[in-house]
Amino acid sequence: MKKILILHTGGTISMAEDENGHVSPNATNPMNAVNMQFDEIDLVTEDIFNLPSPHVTLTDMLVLKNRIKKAFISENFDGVVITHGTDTLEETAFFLDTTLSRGKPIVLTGAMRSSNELGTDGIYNLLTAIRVAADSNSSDRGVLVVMNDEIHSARYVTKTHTTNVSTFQTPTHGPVGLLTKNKIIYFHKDSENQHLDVATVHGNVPIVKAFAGMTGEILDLLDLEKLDGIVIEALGAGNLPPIASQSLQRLLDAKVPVVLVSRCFNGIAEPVYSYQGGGSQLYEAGVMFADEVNSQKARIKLIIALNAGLKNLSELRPFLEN
Ligand SMILES: NC(=O)C[C@H](N)C(=O)O
Repeated sequence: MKKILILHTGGTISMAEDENGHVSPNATNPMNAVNMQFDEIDLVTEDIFNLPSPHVTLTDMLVLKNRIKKAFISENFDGVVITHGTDTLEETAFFLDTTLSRGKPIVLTGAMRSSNELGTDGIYNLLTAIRVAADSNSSDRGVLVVMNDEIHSARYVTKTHTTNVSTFQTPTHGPVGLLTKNKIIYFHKDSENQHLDVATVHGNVPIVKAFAGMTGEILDLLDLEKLDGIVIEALGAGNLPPIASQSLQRLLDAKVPVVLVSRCFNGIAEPVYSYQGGGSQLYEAGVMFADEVNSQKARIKLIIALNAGLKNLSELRPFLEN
C-alpha cells in the first residue's frame, strides 16, 4: 500500500463557475467531495491553502516546502500531490524542485476548467497525478507536473496557453513521460536542478523585459537601495539595445546581481554577440546567463541563492548558470 498526501492549495481546480460565467474560489473544496479510491493507494487529504495562484507568494511556497519535508521525514508518506492554480504553478513547482532534494515523487496538477464546468479537467488531472505519485518509477526525477495525460519536469515546464487544457508544455524537448489508461511511460530523465534549501525568501527582484528601441528609462528608475537583484528578459540569444545596456552598467557597478534569460519561448541564452549590448559584452560586464529557465524561474533561483547566503559573482554565477 502506498501512502500519498494530497495538498490542496486552491486554483481553478477547486473553484466553481456561477450563472454569469464568473469563476471564483469556494469555501469548501469540491475536490474533497470526489470519492477517489484505489486498491493500492492510501490517500490523505489536506487543504493547506485556498488561494487563486496569482495570490501565491514565495512565503506560501516555503510553507509548502516545509510541509512536504515533514510528510517525508516524519509521516512516512511515499509521495505528495499538490493541486494548484495554473497561473503560477510552474513557479511553485520550480521552487520545490530547487529547495527539496530528489527522492520520493512530488507531483503538481491543476485544471483549466473549474469544478462545475462542462468538460472539467480537474478530477481527471488529480487522478492521473495520484497515479504518477504512487508509481515507483516516478522517484528521483525531481518535481513533476502532470496535466492532460503528460508528465513534465518542473525545471522546464511552462504555461503556454491562456485557456487550453494542454497548456503545460516543455518547449525545449517535450514531456518526460505520458499516461495511458493503464500505463505510465517515461521517455527520459531530466538532469538534476542544483539543490539549495532555504529558511527565508526575502528579496526584491523584479523582471524587466527588453524590446526593440528600449532605452535606459525603466532601469534608471530602479532604486538601488530597494533592489536585491534583477532578471532581464533579453532579446534573442541574450542581447540588449545599446542604451539599455549602458543603464544596466549602473546596477552592475553597484554590485546588484543581474541575471539574464532570453525572451524567446524556446532555446537558451548564451554570450555570443560582441556588439554594444551583445551577450558577450554583457557577460564580461558581470551579467549571469541563467540558461534552461525562463524569467519567472530565474527570479526564484536568484532569490533562493541570495537567501542561502550566496554572495558576489563568484558564488552566484556557478549556481545561476547551472
Ligand atoms: N487555471 C487556473 O488555475 C487559473 C487560475 N487563475 C489560478 O491560477 O488560480
